[in-house]
Amino acid sequence: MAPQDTKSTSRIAIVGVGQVGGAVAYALILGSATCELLLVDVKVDLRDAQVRDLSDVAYAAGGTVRVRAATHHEAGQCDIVVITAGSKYSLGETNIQHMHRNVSVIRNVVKAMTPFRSDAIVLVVSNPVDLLTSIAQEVSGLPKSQVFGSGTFLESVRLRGLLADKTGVAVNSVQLSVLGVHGSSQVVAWSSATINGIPLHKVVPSDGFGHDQLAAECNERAESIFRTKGSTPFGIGSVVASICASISFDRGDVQPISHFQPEFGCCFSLPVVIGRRGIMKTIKIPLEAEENAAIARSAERVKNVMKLGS
Ligand SMILES: NC(=O)c1ccc[n+]([C@@H]2O[C@H](COP(=O)([O-])OP(=O)(O)OC[C@H]3O[C@@H](n4cnc5c(N)ncnc54)[C@H](O)[C@@H]3O)[C@@H](O)[C@H]2O)c1
Repeated sequence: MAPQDTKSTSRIAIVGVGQVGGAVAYALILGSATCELLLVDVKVDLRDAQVRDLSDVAYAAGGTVRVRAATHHEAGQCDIVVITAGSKYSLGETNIQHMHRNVSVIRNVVKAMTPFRSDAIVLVVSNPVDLLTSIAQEVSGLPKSQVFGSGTFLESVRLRGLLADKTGVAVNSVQLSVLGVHGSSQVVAWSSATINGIPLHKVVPSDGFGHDQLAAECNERAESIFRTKGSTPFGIGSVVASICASISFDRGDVQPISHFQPEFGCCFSLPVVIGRRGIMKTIKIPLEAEENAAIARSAERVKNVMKLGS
């Protein structure tokens, strides 16, 4: 599909300006992907401190981006709304308790922004990202193509980087995606991996490295960052800024993003074309039967959790 509009999007809101929201703002300012950046947080002192700190970034970058504090309602009137509001694990809290807390945060955040501008794009980053994206679609009342999640884009970028290092090629010559439900059940689409269009197994001898070993190394990287810093702000910040640029400049980039899958009734990541109107279309990539089955199993789990929560 040809890009519709090459005009830059002018207003982006970030809701939840903790570690991840702050890093998203930083990457957006340096990438000049917006003219005005609106910051929203229930912690007003934190929000205002982020406005001052990030305004300095904007001045240093040439002063083309204006950063200001805003309400949830104002955020809903922007071109793009990035949701990074959430809560970290509390000591002694179970996964289920933490998930319920974040489900309640996303419901409140999205409700407070309604009614949205009819062409607003909502990008969910908070975890569990696929479940929260499905809920944001429901609560926002916007078309499903305008509400999506960062999904497995960061994991795909990380794995492409590791593979590039192992094979000695540039990272942008590697085509490889992590698909399905973000987290422990995500699926690496090894069968469709290529180096500049040449199937991976033809470039790298099968005894070169193990797929499982590389995927495990990738997970361990993420966990070691999380163990030490409590978050992975720079990686996700860059990925979110890149999605915003794809939307703002109507680029038609193809990346694995969490979006609605009609066949399953919930959101998870498959490659899509991203443009000014959001998700333009899903790109069907040929996968092996076992890869498809693993994606279907993980989607079933998201659907069951959604049923419990409704
Ligand atoms: N999808 C990914 O790949 C990915 C990667 C990293 C982090 N994350 C997720 O991003 C989220 C944020 O992580 P963080 O490390 O920045 O946490 P953080 O605690 O540093 O920041 C979260 C912020 O959200 C704010 N907030 C809470 N409720 C709000 C509301 N109703 N309205 C506005 N703001 C609200 C909090 O006050 C806080 O400042 C988490 O859910 C985390 O799991 C996702």
